[in-house]
Amino acid sequence: MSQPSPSPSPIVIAVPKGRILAEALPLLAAAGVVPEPAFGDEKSRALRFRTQDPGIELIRVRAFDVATFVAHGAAQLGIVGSDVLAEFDYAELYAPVDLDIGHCRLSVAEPADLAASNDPRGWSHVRVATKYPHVTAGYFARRGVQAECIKLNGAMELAPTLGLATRIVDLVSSGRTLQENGLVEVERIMQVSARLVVNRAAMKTRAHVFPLVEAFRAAVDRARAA
Ligand SMILES: Nc1ncnc2c1ncn2[C@@H]1O[C@H](COP(=O)(O)OP(=O)(O)OP(=O)(O)O)[C@@H](O)[C@H]1O
Ligand SMILES: O=P(O)(O)OC[C@H]1O[C@H](OP(=O)(O)OP(=O)(O)O)[C@H](O)[C@@H]1O
Repeated sequence: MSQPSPSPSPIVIAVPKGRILAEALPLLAAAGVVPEPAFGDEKSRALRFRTQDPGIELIRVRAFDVATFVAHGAAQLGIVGSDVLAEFDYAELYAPVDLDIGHCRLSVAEPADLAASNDPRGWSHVRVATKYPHVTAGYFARRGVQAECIKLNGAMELAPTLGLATRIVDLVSSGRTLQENGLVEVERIMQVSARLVVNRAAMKTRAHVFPLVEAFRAAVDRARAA
């Protein structure tokens, strides 16, 4: 007698904790992915969550790690900022949908007094504190400027006043963080928004991945039209 075939392992969607999570929750719901309540509770220490669909699970990871989980196939889909995609440039990731959330920009900033007396066109070498050394080095190299990058994981704004670096490359949204730390934005490197990312192999081999991508695409279109 033949055994019933085992049910396939659930599709795993990686979602960043932190500021994108709040904007991602309504989008997930609109795409038909309704997580158990603990998922939206930042105080919960759980990392893996069920949804109303036994075939879909969510994991909550650091923003930079979303790309790593999906690129290695540990998660099949993920939500991640285009800043992170630009920094890692994983060939295994396909980013089919701009989710129109997590809008900000990646910019070069420096102390206000330096900006008043210094012209960026005269730069030949810069020392920059950033969480994005790859994007930063590439941006400056394209205009013939050598960038010495000091990798930090947060609080970049402290670097110029403490002499760690002359400038920073960081995300800017309202500009409040720069302003409160005596810095001004001098150049914009890229506009950023969150993207749906998919593991390329999973897109071909897992039947439920494509319908999920289409559900997210439709949810974004409805949100834009509203
Ligand atoms: N000020 C902002 N406005 C809008 N989106 C932002 C802003 N800052 C960051 N983001 C987006 O949210 C993502 C996560 O940023 P966030 O600052 O929450 O990460 P983090 O807290 O530094 O991450 P980690 O979990 O590694 O500490 C970024 O990759 C970017 O795409
Ligand atoms: O222009 P603003 O609206 O002030 O936003 C910019 C800030 O937002 C991000 O940090 P976040 O607050 O996410 O925390 P982090 O410092 O832990 O990365 C970024 O790194 C800036 O510090």
